[in-house]
Amino acid sequence: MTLRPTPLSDELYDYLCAHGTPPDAVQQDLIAETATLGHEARLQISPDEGAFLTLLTRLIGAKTALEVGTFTGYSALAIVRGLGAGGRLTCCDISEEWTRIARRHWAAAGVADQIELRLGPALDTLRSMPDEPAFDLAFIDADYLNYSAYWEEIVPRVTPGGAILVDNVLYHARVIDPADSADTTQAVRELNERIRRDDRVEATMIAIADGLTLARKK
Ligand SMILES: C[S@@+](CC[C@H](N)C(=O)[O-])C[C@H]1O[C@@H](n2cnc3c(N)ncnc32)[C@H](O)[C@@H]1O
Repeated sequence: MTLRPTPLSDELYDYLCAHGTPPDAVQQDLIAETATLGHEARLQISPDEGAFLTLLTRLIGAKTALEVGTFTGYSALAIVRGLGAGGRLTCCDISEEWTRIARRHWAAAGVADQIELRLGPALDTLRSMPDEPAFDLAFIDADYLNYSAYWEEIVPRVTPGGAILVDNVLYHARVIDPADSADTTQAVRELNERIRRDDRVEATMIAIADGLTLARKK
């Protein structure tokens, strides 16, 4: 039988987190402030996923990146750290309130001048950008109903050899529940199928957090 991922108990997950690079002081402050938002705090990516984003960004030598879905700025901070000095990150979000928190923490981390925040519906922002490869890495983590539309706008804007990451592709296992016909579930399924058939990329789904697709543009 094919080897299955090792199931993660709470203890094993804590062990996993304890054996990677931990969040630094600014990231810890950001996690703490985001936690005060209550239920909404669950929107933030996990520290292990953040560390993965930083490492991947650095490993592929990305200098320019794009994020759709910024919230309070944790994933953006992870990506910009991987870009290093001189790297540029464009962030798309619709919420002035949540991104105000992001801006403060980016300033504390000394990376505010590397990040351009574009407020407004991300689809409009993406469509306003030149239709040419400008980003070495893109991360999609926003409203599910637009996932496929984001994908189609982003693929042409990523450089050959660049990476496209999509968060929550397992959607808390709802993607395999035949009784689940919610719009959002169907939207995630539709993007997963689209990526599977898309010969502009090679891709794999990684069992991190709620599932992360990693695609490399050919
Ligand atoms: C899951 S959160 C992103 C979490 C973030 N990546 C992090 O690590 O903290 C999703 C974000 O998408 C934003 N969003 C939702 N619909 C949007 C839209 N149509 N255009 C732009 N942003 C949108 C929300 O405001 C929210 O901040």
